[in-house]
Formats: sequence, C-alpha cells, structure tokens
Amino acid sequence: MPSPLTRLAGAAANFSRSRVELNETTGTPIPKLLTRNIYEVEKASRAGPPFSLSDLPAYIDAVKNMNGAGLDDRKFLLEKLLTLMSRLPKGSRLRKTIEEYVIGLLYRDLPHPPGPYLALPPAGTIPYPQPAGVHYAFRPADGSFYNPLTPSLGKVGTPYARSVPTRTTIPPSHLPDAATVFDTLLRRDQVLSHPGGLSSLFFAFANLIIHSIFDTSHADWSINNASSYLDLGILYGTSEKQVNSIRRLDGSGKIWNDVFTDSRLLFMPPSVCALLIIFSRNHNYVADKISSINEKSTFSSLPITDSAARTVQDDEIFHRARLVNTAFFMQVILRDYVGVILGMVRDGSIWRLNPLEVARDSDHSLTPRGEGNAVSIEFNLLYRWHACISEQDTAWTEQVFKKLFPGKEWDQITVADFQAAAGTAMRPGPDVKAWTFGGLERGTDGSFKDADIADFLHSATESAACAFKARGIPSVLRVIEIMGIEQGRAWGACSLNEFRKFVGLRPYESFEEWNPDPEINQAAANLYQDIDNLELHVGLQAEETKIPMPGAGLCPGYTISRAILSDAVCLTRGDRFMTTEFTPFNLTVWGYNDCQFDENDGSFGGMLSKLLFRHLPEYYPPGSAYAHFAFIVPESMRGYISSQGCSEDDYTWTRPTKTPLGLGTIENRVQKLVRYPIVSVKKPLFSSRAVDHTASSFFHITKRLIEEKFVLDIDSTTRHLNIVGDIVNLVPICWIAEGIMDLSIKSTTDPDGDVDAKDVYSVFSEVTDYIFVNIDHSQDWALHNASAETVCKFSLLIEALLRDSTSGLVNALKRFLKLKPSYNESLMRRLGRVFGRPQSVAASVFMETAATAALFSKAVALVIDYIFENSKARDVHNSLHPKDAKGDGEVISLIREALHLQDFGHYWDEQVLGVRPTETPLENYGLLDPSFFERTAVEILRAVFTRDDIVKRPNQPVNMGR
Ligand code: HEM
Repeated sequence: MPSPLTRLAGAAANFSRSRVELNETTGTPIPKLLTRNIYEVEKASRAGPPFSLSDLPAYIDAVKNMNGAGLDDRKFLLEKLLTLMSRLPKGSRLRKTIEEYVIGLLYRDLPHPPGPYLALPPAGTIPYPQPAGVHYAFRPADGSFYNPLTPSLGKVGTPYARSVPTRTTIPPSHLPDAATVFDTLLRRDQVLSHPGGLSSLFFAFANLIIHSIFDTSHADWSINNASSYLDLGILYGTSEKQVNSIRRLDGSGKIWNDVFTDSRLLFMPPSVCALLIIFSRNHNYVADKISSINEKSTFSSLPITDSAARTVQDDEIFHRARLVNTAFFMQVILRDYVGVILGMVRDGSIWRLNPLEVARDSDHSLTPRGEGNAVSIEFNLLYRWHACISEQDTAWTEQVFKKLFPGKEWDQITVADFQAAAGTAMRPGPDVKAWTFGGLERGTDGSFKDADIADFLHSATESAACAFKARGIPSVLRVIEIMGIEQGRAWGACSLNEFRKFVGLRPYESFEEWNPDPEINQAAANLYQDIDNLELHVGLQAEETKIPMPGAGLCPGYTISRAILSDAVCLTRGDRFMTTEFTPFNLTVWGYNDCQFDENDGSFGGMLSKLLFRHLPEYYPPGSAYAHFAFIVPESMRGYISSQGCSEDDYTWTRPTKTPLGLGTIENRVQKLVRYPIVSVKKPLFSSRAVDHTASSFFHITKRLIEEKFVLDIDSTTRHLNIVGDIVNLVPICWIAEGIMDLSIKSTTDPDGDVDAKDVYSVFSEVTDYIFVNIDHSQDWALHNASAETVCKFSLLIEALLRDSTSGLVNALKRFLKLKPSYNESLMRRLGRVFGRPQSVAASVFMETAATAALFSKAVALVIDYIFENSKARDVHNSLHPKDAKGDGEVISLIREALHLQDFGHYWDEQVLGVRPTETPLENYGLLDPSFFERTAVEILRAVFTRDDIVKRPNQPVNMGR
C-alpha cells in the first residue's frame, strides 16, 4: 500500500504535469523558463556553428539547379540544410523559414492526390463506415475516407500509385535475367556492419513501417492489400472483421492481451513482433487511462448489461485509444526513426524535421495537410532494405526458409514456391490470441512474459545491422529479390535516372558516377549497357552509399537517402489523423498530452524510450542506454555520447537485467539531487518558537493573497477565488521565498518582484515529484535533471545568505541606515549554528521546506475540501474566532479527522476503534512535520474561515488539482 506521503504527493505530480506549457501548433512542451536558456546555450556550443564556408558550393548548386538540371547530391545540400536547421537557435525566424521551405519541397515531391495508378481505383461511392452517434474522428479499419472527398484514396485493396511514368524504350525481353542481376549485383559478398552503428532493432521498426503500408497481393501485383497510412494496420487489422478479432468488445475498448493481426510478421525475426507487442500493450494502457479518467463523465463501469450502450462505450474508448496509440507510432517514426536517419540522435540534437507543422508559402497559401495519400510502386521498391539485415537475423531467416522449403538450396526456391508457401504454410490459424513467435508461449491471461519480450528487444539493440551496399543482400532472400525485380518490371517501373529527375536530382551520366566501385559499375554496365537502362530497384539498392556525416545517419544509397524523406513527409503530413484531426478533442486531453515527446528526457527527443520504460519497467531501468537509444548499438552510442562532450556516466551501458520496480528510498533520491551530505535543520526551522513565528507569517500571507487574488464576476458584486491554486498552493511558497530565500514575490503592488509564486510552485513541485512520487521510469530523467537544477539554484541562494549572516555585515549596515534588514537574520543565525558546511545546510533547508511545499498544500487543500463538503465552515469559524487555545485544538482535531477520512492516515480507523483521532496522520518529513503542519494549517484556516465572505460555489468542487 502506498504510504500516506506518496498518496498525498499524487496530486502534486498531476498538478505539475498538467501545467506543462504547450506549443500551440505542435502540442509539444515548451522548456521551463528557468531551464530554457542554459540548456539551449549548452547545446548550441556543442553542436558547432550552423554555417561554414565549405557549405557554399552546395548552396550555389542548389540555386543554379533547383528547377533545371537537377541537384548534385554529391555536394550534400540536403545534409547541410538539415544541419543548418538543427543548429540555428530555437525560435529563429530563419530556421522556421527554412523548415517550412524544406517541408513544402518534400511534400510537393509527390503529386497530391497521386496522378496515375497501376489500375483504376474503384469508381463511385463506397459505404461510409462511421457508426451512428459517433462525434469524434476515428480511423476506419480499411483506410477509407482519409480524404473525405476521395474516400478510396489509399484504401486497402486498391491499386498502387505510380509517381513516374517511364519512357525507357528498352523492351522487357532485353532486360537481364532477374536471377543473374541478383547474383551479380545484389547477393551479399561480405558482412559489413552499419557504419553509423544502427542496431537491428532500427530495422525491425522499419520492418513494421513497411508492413503497415505495403502488402502486394500475390494474386494481382498491382493491388496493395495494406492501407497507404501509418495506421498500425499491422496491429489492428485492415478490415472490420480483423479489427473485431482482436477486440474484447466488453465496453473497456481494450484488445486481447499481446495480440496483433498481420500474420506476415510471424515470419520476420522475433524482435519485429516483440516491438509490435509494445504497441499492442500500449493500446490497452491508453484505453484503461481514457476510461478511468473519464473526461466527459460519460463512461460507465463494467459490466455494462445493455448491449447497445456497451457497444457505444467500447467503440469510443477503442477508437480514441487507437488514435493515441497511432500517434505514439507517429512520434516514434518522427522522433526516433527519422532522428536516427538524419543522424540527430547520434549527434545529440533534439531538433527534428517536423512534417506536421502548419506552414505557409511565400504567397501566404497553406502547404496542405491531411489530404490523404496513396503509396507508390517506386517507394515500395525503394524500401526493400534487405541489405541491412543483421547476421543474427539472417541466420534466423535461414532457419525459417529451411522449414518452409525443405531440401531446397536458396537458389532453387522459385517465386511460385514462395507464393505457394505464402498461401499455405505461412497462414497461421484464425485465432490471433493463439499466435506465437520466436518459440514463445503465452501465459494463462494470454500475454507473453515480459522477460521474453525484453530479451528479444535487448538482443536486437545489441546486434549491429549490416551496411547498405551493393552485394549486400543475404542469399537466403534471393527468391524475394527476384520477385521484387520481376514486380518492378510487371509494374512498368521507371529507371533509376527517371526517378532521380523526378525528385530533382541530377541524372547519372555513367555507371561510374552511380557507383565508383569498378567491380560493381562494370558488372552493371555489362548487364544494362546504358546507365539510362538501369532499373529502379537494382539501381537504388546497389548505388554508392553515403557515409555518416552531420545530417546523415542512415547512410543508404544517395537516391534512397533523398527520396525517403519525401516519403516520410507525405505519409505523415497526408494523414488527417496525424494533422488536422490530431486534437485533444479526438484523442482526449490526457491522450493528446500523453503522446507528446519530452526533449529533456535523456533520449535527445526520442519517444520509444517512454514506451519501453512504461511496458517493460523491470527490464528497462532508468538511465539505460538500451531504452534511451534502442536504435543504435550501445557500444557505438557510448562513443557518440562522449564525443558530444556529455557524460557517459549519466547512462548505464550494460545489458539490463531484471531490476525491482521503484526508484529506491526517499534518502536515495535526495542523494541523487544534492552533492553534499544532508544535515538536520529541524531545530532551527521547527522549534516551537520558530513555528509560532512562521504560523503568524502564514496567517498574514494567506490574508494578503486572498485580497490580491479575488476576481470580480462580470456584472455582479460577487468576487471569486481559486482557493487552492491561488492561495493554498502559494502560501508556503511565499513563506519560503520571502522568509527564507529573501526573494520578493511579484504581485499587483510589486510587479517587479523577483519571482512569480506560481512559477516557483511549479519548479518546487517537480522536486516533490522526483523525490516522493515518481515511479514512472520514463519521467525519471527529465524530473531528475529539472529537480537537480532547481535544488542547485535555490540552495546556492540560501548558502549565500548563510555566509552573509555569519558576517552580519549587510543587515548591520541596513540597520545603521535605518533600512529594513534584507533577510531573516535570526533564522539564518540559527541555521549558521548547525554543524555542517554551508552547502550542506543550504541543501538541507531546501529539502526540508521547498521539497515538501506541494505536499503541505495538498494536505491543506484536502482539509478545506472536507470542511466545505461536510458543511463545517461555520464550526471552524466559531472555533477560530476569537483566537484561543481551545478553539485551535478543536480545529487541529478536525484537521486530523479530515486527513484520516480522506484516506491519508494509517493511525486511526473510526470504524474499527470507534475513537476520534488523537494522533496526526502525517509523516514526520519537512513541512509535514506534525508540529509544524498543524500550527501553520490552523493559521491558513483562520485567515480563510474567519471571513464571512468566503463560501463554496454551488455545484463546483474545490479545485483540488489547482
Ligand atoms: C530478416 C528480415 C526480413 C525478412 C525475412 C524479409 C522478408 C521478406 C519477404 C518474404 C518479402 C516478400 C513478401 C511478400 O511478397 O509476401 C519481403 C518483401 C519486402 N520487404 Fe522484406 N524482409 C526482411 C526485412 C526487411 C526490411 C528491414 C525492410 C525495409 C525496411 C524490408 C522491406 C521489404 C519490402 C518493402 C517488401 C515488399 C513488400 C510488399 O510489396 O508487400 N524487408 N521481405
């Protein structure tokens, strides 16, 4: 059972999270005022200058060739632009202009809507899948109605789009035999690790992406049986029937444990399925939250007997949870995946290309968003990244193929063999709840063991992917590549040069230019004679590859590297659920906030770590590099971290083993925030004389705040007051700031005060969260860093006052000049007598006061709530006025009673003991020290309840969160 302290702290945590400031366009959190500057300066100084003279040739080339001969991609304009954007200061106008320009450019690389298709999409209308009474946007199972005006655009079972009509005149019969092309240009000759240290898990995620958008029909290669959207169709299914096969339909909106619907993935390495299981679990986590928070108070508890009501509730929770879960998928794509592709994670940059932004052209027209999308054959061919399959995954695939095609060598398997297997041996049973992978067994509740899922993921993070390269594809996939080449021909795909022209790149004039390796270019020249004949698939996969440099992390062939960005932009920007419908209204306020990334979480703006910490907490302890940088092999990432000037020691680099949940003891967490030993400062702070003095301050501060914060209602003489947010939360803050730290509080009478009390409350309550509340591993990094900075800053302040008080010079001088002494001299003198270094004493004062301020306020708020709810305001008034010990005693009993009844006590149970509480339910920590709490709380209540003009608004709760 959580301790009273922990439960008390819960609301402080919720409060501080709900106050995170969001960028209105992207919904992303804005760094706190107190941390923003230092953080940015530090990053910028590490990253280097945004522009250097050596970049000039690339920019000149761009200007000359943008609409003419095509860009020379060997001059790395794109990389330079990306680097420039990542290094320009946040909020810079130039950065925003370039970002908008680049996103507009990439989006317009492909026509919207796509022009030609391999066959005609369905004509006429198609049925609208929205059930009656649904007032939120939801993703139709089959990808229809993403563009409401062209509802079949990108729908499951429609033909692929064609971006580039070919004018190549070489007859198909003159093209080299597909098997010979594989054996000459594509077959892996040696294992070469990925030059950027990308892990096999990165390609497992890429595998999820391609399966989401490509599923070429074996009956008709022109048809794509996947939708053209990153809608997690691999998890949810591509038809109503499939979606229903995973749903519980019991009103919870949840799916069965650890299920997904795309059976093709069962034949992929187990890390691919393990990664998808994380998203499967996330659906249920989100559904649980949405129903328990119940933002509109419309959900009923289960079981729901009325079947119609059950369906309505289940649909709503399911669809909203799916929107949130696919938003997580999108964030992992944009933050982790594209972050690695562009080398941003490697270089410690939190900047990302954000294709979802609202952007305008120079003529003020909006760059379109959410218009729909249809994937094209060119991108299907471009995405066949089989060269990167790691050695371990190759060995695994070989085992699978041996079972599927017993007795056959890799070069004896035919396309017909593969298609036959795909229709029979590769079809699992219809019950998704019984599917397994990687030899795993399901438990009685249907789920896999965390240990097993984590094991696959850890291994995939640890194993290096292979490099993109000509002659890089494992022999076992020979038949798949032959099929790919033949599909390209059957589709009438364009040549490599035609594709390059289409995306604005200069076409190659020779095979040498395409790939300078003589063995490769001569082999290609023999097969194709003319560079213009070079087929798209082969041309893309055997092209010279990029090397890691700022702006380049994936390091595929040059053309893939350019085109992949257009695809990423079009897929996400074209999806209305990721853009125009990506709103708190559809996702719920909680869901919308939950799927935002935190750029200060230690993952350089990644999102996957949040999911790994959340769903496998025992196997991803806080600070594990396996969680923060799952897409880069830890050994490589460790090198990058130290070359960025960051401390390797901030992370753990070894493979995680099972670690008990929780973050250790309170003392342990305090130690992580302060560098000096904590000493006891209770006596100077909480002696009865000191508390008498503080209690009187609390009374006066409360009175002052009440007068200041009253707001007059429109057309009325009634004034209203946010008793928790504006008074109770701020009283201890004002006391700590003014009475201990010598800071003046901004107010209507002192607008130039040193600090805003609400800002201070916010940063102090982060420290409270870190020490007392946080058990969420994904929050640990950000909370620790923010808290450590707060503790350091404010402790320094106290330390300076302490040092000054020992000399007493400042105040002596002020007294001599008949000025008010500038700080609480007697308190500082008492603190000065504590045995310990000033740094220790200062940090200890911070911990005793500021770190528990939010807990103090929460407890007082509960008491006030109890008083109003139980109509005891008049009794409290009578007890506290006039002031006497008996009346104060009565109110102290009431405080104890309130806290016990609000379930914050463990000393007393009226039902069991039948006695009134005699002891306080509070723990002896900081401002919750009972002798301090009870005396000071009484004074706050006196200031509130001895007035006759404070009543609770009818039908409105005391705002406990605020
Ligand atoms: C060990 C890992 C992998 C294995 C065993 C594998 C196997 C296969 C197989 C069997 C197919 C043919 C599917 C069909 O037509 O039914 C295929 C197609 C494909 N693969 Fe892979 N693959 C792997 C990794 C990857 C990766 C990492 C990517 C790129 C991110 C990729 C991209 C593709 C694409 C785009 C297709 C065409 C899909 C379609 O048109 O439906 N594969 N792969």
